[in-house]
Amino acid sequence: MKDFVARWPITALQKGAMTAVLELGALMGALIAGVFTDRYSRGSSMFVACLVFCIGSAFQCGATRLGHLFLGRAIGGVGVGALSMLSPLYMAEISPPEVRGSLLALEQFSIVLGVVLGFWLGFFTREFEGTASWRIPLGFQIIPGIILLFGCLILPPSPRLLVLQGRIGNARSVLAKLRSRTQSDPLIHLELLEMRVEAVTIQRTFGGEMTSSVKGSNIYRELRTWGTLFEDRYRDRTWIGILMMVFQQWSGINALLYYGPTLVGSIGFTGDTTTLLVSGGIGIVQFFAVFPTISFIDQWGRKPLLKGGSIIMACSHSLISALVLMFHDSWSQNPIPTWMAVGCIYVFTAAYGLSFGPIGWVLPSEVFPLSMRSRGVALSTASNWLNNFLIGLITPVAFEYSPAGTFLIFAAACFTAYLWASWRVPETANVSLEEVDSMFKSSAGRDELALRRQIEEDLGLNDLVRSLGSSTWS
Ligand SMILES: O[C@H]1[C@H](O)[C@@H](O)[C@H](O)[C@@H](O)[C@H]1O
Repeated sequence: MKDFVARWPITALQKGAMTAVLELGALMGALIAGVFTDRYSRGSSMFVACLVFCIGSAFQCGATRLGHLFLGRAIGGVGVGALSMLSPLYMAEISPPEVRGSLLALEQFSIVLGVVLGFWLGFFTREFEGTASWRIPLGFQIIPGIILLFGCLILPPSPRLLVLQGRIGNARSVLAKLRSRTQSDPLIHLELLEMRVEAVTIQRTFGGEMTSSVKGSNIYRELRTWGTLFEDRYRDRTWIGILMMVFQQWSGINALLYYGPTLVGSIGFTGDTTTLLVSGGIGIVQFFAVFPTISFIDQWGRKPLLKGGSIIMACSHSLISALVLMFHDSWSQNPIPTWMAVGCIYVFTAAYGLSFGPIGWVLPSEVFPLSMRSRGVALSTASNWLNNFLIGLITPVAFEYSPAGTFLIFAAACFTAYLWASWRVPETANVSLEEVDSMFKSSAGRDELALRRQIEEDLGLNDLVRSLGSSTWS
């Protein structure tokens, strides 16, 4: 990328700002999508987000001034942020409970595939002559953007959103298609009734206030809706969404991805190619680690993965920190500790890639009830981007001050994540989104629970469950 450096000799501050505009744009994108997606469909929201992303990418690829790059990254960031909130939300709403974890973990698969492709494309084009060395990697991102743009046109709508909008007939036919069953199938009837119970509970509890966002609302009502996330009945889940992403980011994964070359440089590796290869390996390890999670998350459950992952991550960081303390000025004479440190980085990455990486995208989409799901997921995604931004800002400074201390901070964060996963996270594997809702019933929600039971009775859910039960046994 000699051309890039010669054309735009940017300062460290400008470099930081270039990273930050994307993350802050993404933060905005996630929150904006949280407001609009209930009002329109999930598919059209994704279509618009994709369009914004493609415009941003075109600005970056065709940049003739530094300003174009900044603008392109800010616009592209808004699209990325919106998509990173809309995709897991949509997938959670269309998936059957038995495979929901696997389907949601595909989000992580796509992210790390992008990380790996982006890294290696940049690596191989970096010696190209002229602007091709940076225009090719920047332009390449438009390809998946365009594929998704057209894909959005054929996405089936979310049956849960249709129910919330009162379009029961449409919801039934979409659900039947998604499950490859007929509309008269009793299982379709059952799933649809559960969704209707949820929607009617929302309407009776909030008197149309919540669902008004579907039809149009003013700023005051919008703010009240966001505020509801912090009321007694939803506070626990809101914190799960926010903290899930706090811990994902403070595990230190992006410190390794962004500053990998500096980090491995500090443990004795020299030469551009070596440091780049080691840090490129981090993406590859993350990529392969997601496969076991995709295959087994619904069998193993979310909690054991989070607990096991966080303990391994905490141990790896602690060991690196100790090695850095002991050998920081004698790496070259001590090849074994040097390789141990590299091994720890990879062990950390594998543990992260099995646990907090994918589950960060799974859990927040599962814990919120229909009325709060879009705002809840938006808030958790915004927490991801905000903490991502903070890590980018703090790591180089902390690292310059004390490399061992930096790893110790990440170790402490991972250990706290272990305690959190053990005591505060519910197991959501293999239960329907509506059942997850009832796991969170606090004393404040007791009246709501009674109301829900009444609605289940009124809509005939209990009769249907009884008749399905007796036909199974007879
Ligand atoms: O789950 C993803 C993934 O692990 C990425 O590699 C990381 O850059 C993101 O910040 C994170 O949210």
